[in-house]
Amino acid sequence: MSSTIKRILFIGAGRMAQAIISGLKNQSDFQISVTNNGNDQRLNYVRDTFDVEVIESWREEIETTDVVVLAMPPEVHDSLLNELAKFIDKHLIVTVAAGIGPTYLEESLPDGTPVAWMMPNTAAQVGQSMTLYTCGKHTDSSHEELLQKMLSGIGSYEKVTEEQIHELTPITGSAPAFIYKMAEALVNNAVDSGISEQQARKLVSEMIGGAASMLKNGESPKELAEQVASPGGVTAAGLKVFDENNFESLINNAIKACHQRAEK
Ligand SMILES: NC(=O)C1=CN([C@@H]2O[C@H](COP(=O)(O)OP(=O)(O)OC[C@H]3O[C@@H](n4cnc5c(N)ncnc54)[C@H](OP(=O)(O)O)[C@@H]3O)[C@@H](O)[C@H]2O)C=CC1
Ligand SMILES: O=C(O)[C@@H]1CCC=N1
Repeated sequence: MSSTIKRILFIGAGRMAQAIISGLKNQSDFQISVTNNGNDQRLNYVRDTFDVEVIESWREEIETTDVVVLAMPPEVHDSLLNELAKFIDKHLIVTVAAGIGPTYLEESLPDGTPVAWMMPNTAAQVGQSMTLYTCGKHTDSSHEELLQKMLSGIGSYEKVTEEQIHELTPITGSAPAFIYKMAEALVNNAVDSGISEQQARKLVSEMIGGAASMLKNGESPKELAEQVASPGGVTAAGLKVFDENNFESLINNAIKACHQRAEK
């Protein structure tokens, strides 16, 4: 991979594509084009919001593209890859889809095609995705550097194995939704106390941000929870309800359900 400005073609223009494009759009290293499955309204929204080029079909730009990012549902990869395979010539093919690792991509694309799998989350939109990635058999250091440059534009990243991305997709990809569910319940409770929705969201988001900073500081979640729960105090009473209702097994079951869905 030689020239400095790389052309990235997104196939898929939905929530994840938009979150990534939003994180990348200020980077002058990339020229972004986007296509989708025919939803013109969505494509126009993407063009107007992110100031990127949109095209009706990926075929229009495949020859001049360096990187193809597949940001579409796992189920449609098979047919798209079959079609894409006919046009592949040194492109780096990256998918963000749950359950679609390099092994799957390599089986569907011409031998020697460089492929990678990234598992971001929607915080890419604000440059704070925790993204996992792994590379296929035919990537070299220039592919990986390019991938890392993209990933640093949307937050932090960690290289793990293909098997680990399968295992960890619920933790970094899906669990933001678990946190938002908890936030929703806390906001609703806060509003019930008479403050405005806006105040409630500020309280909850600052509280979650503070808790995240404490976690980043190095102490374990267990230690941090113990610091909050004064002996015999109000938090301990709340945590007892968590224990009585098997909070940890609820989370384990949710993660298991994510895995079962990804395997389908
Ligand atoms: N949402 C998230 O938090 C995360 C999602 N992912 C992965 O990202 C991928 C997309 O998810 P998400 O953005 O949430 O989904 P969305 O439903 O928001 O977007 C899906 C996009 O894929 C397009 N699409 C569907 N079929 C085709 C096709 N045959 N050819 C071209 N484009 C197609 C749709 O086109 P159209 O606009 O025309 O409808 C749409 O733009 C999934 O594989 C998911 O596993 C990974 C990590 C996190
Ligand atoms: O819900 C999904 O399928 C995607 C994958 C991880 C997060 N969102």
